[in-house]
Amino acid sequence: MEHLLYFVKQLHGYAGKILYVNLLGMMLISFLEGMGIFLLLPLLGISGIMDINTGWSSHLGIIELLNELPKSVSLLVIMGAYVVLITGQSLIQRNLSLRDIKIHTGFISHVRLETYNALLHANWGFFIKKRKSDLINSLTGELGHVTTGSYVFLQFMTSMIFTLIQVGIALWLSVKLTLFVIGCGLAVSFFSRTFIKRASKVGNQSLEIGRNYIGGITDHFNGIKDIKSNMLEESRRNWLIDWSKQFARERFEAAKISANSQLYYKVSSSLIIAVFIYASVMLFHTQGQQLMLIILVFFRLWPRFQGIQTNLEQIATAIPAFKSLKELQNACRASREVKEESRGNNHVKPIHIEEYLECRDVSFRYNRNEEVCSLQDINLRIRSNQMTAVVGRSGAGKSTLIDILMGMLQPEKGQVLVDGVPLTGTNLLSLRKSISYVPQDPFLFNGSIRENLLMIDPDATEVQIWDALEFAASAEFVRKLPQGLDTLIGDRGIRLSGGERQRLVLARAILRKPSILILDEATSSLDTENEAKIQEALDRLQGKLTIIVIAHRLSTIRNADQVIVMDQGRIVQSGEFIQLAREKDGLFSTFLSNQFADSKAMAAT
Ligand SMILES: Nc1ncnc2c1ncn2[C@@H]1O[C@H](COP(=O)(O)OP(=O)(O)OP(=O)(O)O)[C@@H](O)[C@H]1O
Repeated sequence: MEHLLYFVKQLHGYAGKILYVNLLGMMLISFLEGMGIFLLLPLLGISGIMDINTGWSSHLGIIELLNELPKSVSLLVIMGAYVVLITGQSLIQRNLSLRDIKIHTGFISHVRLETYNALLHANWGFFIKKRKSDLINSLTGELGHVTTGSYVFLQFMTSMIFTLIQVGIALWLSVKLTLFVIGCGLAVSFFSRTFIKRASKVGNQSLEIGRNYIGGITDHFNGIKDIKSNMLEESRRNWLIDWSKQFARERFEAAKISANSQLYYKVSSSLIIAVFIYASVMLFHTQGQQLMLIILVFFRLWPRFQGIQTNLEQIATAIPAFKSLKELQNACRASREVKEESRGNNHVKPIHIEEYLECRDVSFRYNRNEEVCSLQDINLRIRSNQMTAVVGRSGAGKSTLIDILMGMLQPEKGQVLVDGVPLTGTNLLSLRKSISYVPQDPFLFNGSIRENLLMIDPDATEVQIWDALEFAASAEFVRKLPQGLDTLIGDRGIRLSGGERQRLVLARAILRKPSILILDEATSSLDTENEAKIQEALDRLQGKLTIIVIAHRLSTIRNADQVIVMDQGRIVQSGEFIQLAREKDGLFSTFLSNQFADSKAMAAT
């Protein structure tokens, strides 16, 4: 309930006064509906179905007034009033429905944007702990349930208001009978609590099943090449068959709860109505027309009671989604990269490192329950406008070190400092703004080459774009493409080769005019010719910007000012290339001899 109230509060905060206007409108509709019922009273009298000139109804002013008019005129008055009432009610209803839709869609956009915003500002540590497909599911399926849930809540409020007004009218007609029916209604609701509990349980299952589906389908498309090449189609098909069975069971369970609840409600309603009419006639000796009116009122009221019950079940089904979305928002806020409210990234100015970027006694673990650290007691200085290379075996901690240096991950112990100032809040974003990072597995958006490049700098000129492409040894292949810069490169750039993708991402990184360029195995997919071109370009940049390179091929870091050798999360050697090459007992020397042996073997074949 607490989670529902959270979103209802948000709905209130979002819609403000409009929500009250809508609630007032709903009351007006209920009131007009009640008035419509009253019109039946004189109609029944005029048509001769019952005598309205005796008993309590004769004291109603409107009846007295109508009695004084000729029958044809009073009939016209009643029918005219009826048409006016229904027209007025329908106009208000139409207006309210449109307003409802506006509130509803606006509110959902608001929740979607808020969740997305929270996700955008969450730190990298948050994302590496989460399953990507769960996040996708939150922004699609769960958000859909929250949408329906909040809409149903609006309907629930309408039903409650309508019911209260109708109960008020019924109380005016007969206190005893109305209290009797309300008592019965409460008893029915009390015994139907079990349906709400079961609906909530099904809601949890449905959430889990939805997550599993998105998770499985995302895995499928991420790994489609492996699935096809390893002929895993059958196992994936079996996965979907199992999932479909689970889904069918869950849907059936949900439908069963709803059908059982309706059955229970209808049977108990008929019982109550039977007992009620019997009691009215035999025990309370209610007058004919009053009884007729009460019956009319309650025939309109009971479906509302049932509607309320259905609404409560639907809300209970949606509550796990409310809870999950709220927890996601809270988790994002707790992992917010910069604690203070950011006005967006555009106002952040890039930092200029005067002397060095430093790691002081840094240790880091991905999982605090594990004993082994991915980084252990790292002390390191990266000098401004110099080239630093990081080498080490796979799993040594090179990428983790880069993530720490970029402020993507926060050290568990120790500090990262920029010119002696600890990396926190605002200077973190400034540092990030001055970095261009080319990862191992470069990412391109589904769009044209031009769109992918302009994403980083929308104001870049044609000349700047081609300069960046030249730098990254990609101008030639882009020129050869039929549509040149406007060539569509497909999902994640699938229509390009691995090497072409790497070069484009490098061009994009350069277009940003960074003061720090970080390359994480950024030339690993390149042939020797293109790698040599990029090497030359990097050599030309040396001394003009700070370059950090993770490299397996040691030939590419010959000109580095400093080489850091990592092993099992620690820095085991550091110094100039030549100096390290001379330390015969060092790990770097082993790497060099291994690579030398490899290249000799290659040359021999
Ligand atoms: N997201 C993660 N969750 C848990 N452990 C991780 C995660 N990423 C890396 N690790 C662990 O941290 C250690 C260092 O990994 P890292 O990716 O930094 O190594 P690396 O030197 O960059 O390796 P490679 O050259 O293969 O990319 C490894 O033991 C790895 O298993």
